[in-house]
Amino acid sequence: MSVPVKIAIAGASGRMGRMLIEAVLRDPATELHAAFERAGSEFVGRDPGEFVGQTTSVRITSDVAAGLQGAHCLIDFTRPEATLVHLAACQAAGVGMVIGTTGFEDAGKAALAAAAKTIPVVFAPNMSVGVNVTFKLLEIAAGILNSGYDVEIVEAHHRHKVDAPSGTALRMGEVVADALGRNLKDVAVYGREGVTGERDETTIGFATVRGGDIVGDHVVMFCGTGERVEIGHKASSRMPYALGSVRAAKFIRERANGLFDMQDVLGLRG
Ligand SMILES: NC(=O)C1=CN([C@@H]2O[C@H](COP(=O)(O)OP(=O)(O)OC[C@H]3O[C@@H](n4cnc5c(N)ncnc54)[C@H](O)[C@@H]3O)[C@@H](O)[C@H]2O)C=CC1
Ligand SMILES: O=C(O)C1=N[C@H](C(=O)O)C[C@H](O)C1
Repeated sequence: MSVPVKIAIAGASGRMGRMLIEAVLRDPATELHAAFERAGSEFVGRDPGEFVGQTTSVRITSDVAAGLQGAHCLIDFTRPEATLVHLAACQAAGVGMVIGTTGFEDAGKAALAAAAKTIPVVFAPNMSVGVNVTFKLLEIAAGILNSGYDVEIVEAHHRHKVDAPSGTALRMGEVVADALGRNLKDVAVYGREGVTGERDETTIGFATVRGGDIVGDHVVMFCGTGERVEIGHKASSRMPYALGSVRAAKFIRERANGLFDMQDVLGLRG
């Protein structure tokens, strides 16, 4: 039997961190190698298995450099500023990264690309198979509905989400804009208020809903005259994000370096 993929998890007590701990512990091909939380967190020193009713020999730590020793991969769902600190530690330790954190500025994304020259990195705003298939459906739809259809993207998430629009909605915008030969940075409209004037047909609009415990809903509308096509995805659990991340961790174990996303992991590229 081959050696299990040794996975470290950053943001271990977060909504995604707990889900990842469950996914890693229940997969016989993976091993929970380390679990990280920020210094001062009430969870430092505790067994991450507690989140899923299990006992493990791992203890949550804020010492990322020490915890990465011997790991194959760090899965990070935290905040951009934390991910970039973890990225530097992974580079120093020669450990690959699976990054699900959203809300990066361009400079942060450039730092990820630079690090991927020396370590393998999977960076994707959504790790679920369903959302990644939805990206492909959007590419096909936009290529066909390329004239006479206004594109609007609506996303809804829980009350705790800190970035908007979601990383997934932005990627959906990029996929559609690319298929239409437009640059999202030039055509995106983020919310509307007051006397906005009539809609410019080249724009791609975004609307954001935040409330309760909504896990993640996305819909892209292609609004024509007398008809509307809607392509979307609704998550009712975070487990698909965790399972996709574990799949990505197995994928990067086979690679020395490079920047990948879930389209690469799932073989959907091209
Ligand atoms: N790519 C994907 O498939 C998905 C991405 N996400 C993204 O993952 C990120 C986390 O989401 P949630 O788990 O819901 O958030 P959360 O708030 O529940 O968890 C964040 C975790 O990061 C830790 N953290 C925050 N700042 C830190 C710092 N400076 N140093 C060390 N640790 C720090 C927190 O202590 C916490 O454990 C968000 O950016 C979200 O958009 C969420 C779900 C799916
Ligand atoms: O914060 C979340 O919860 C989610 N974030 C990701 C995003 O910003 O797209 C993915 C998913 O929608 C859940």
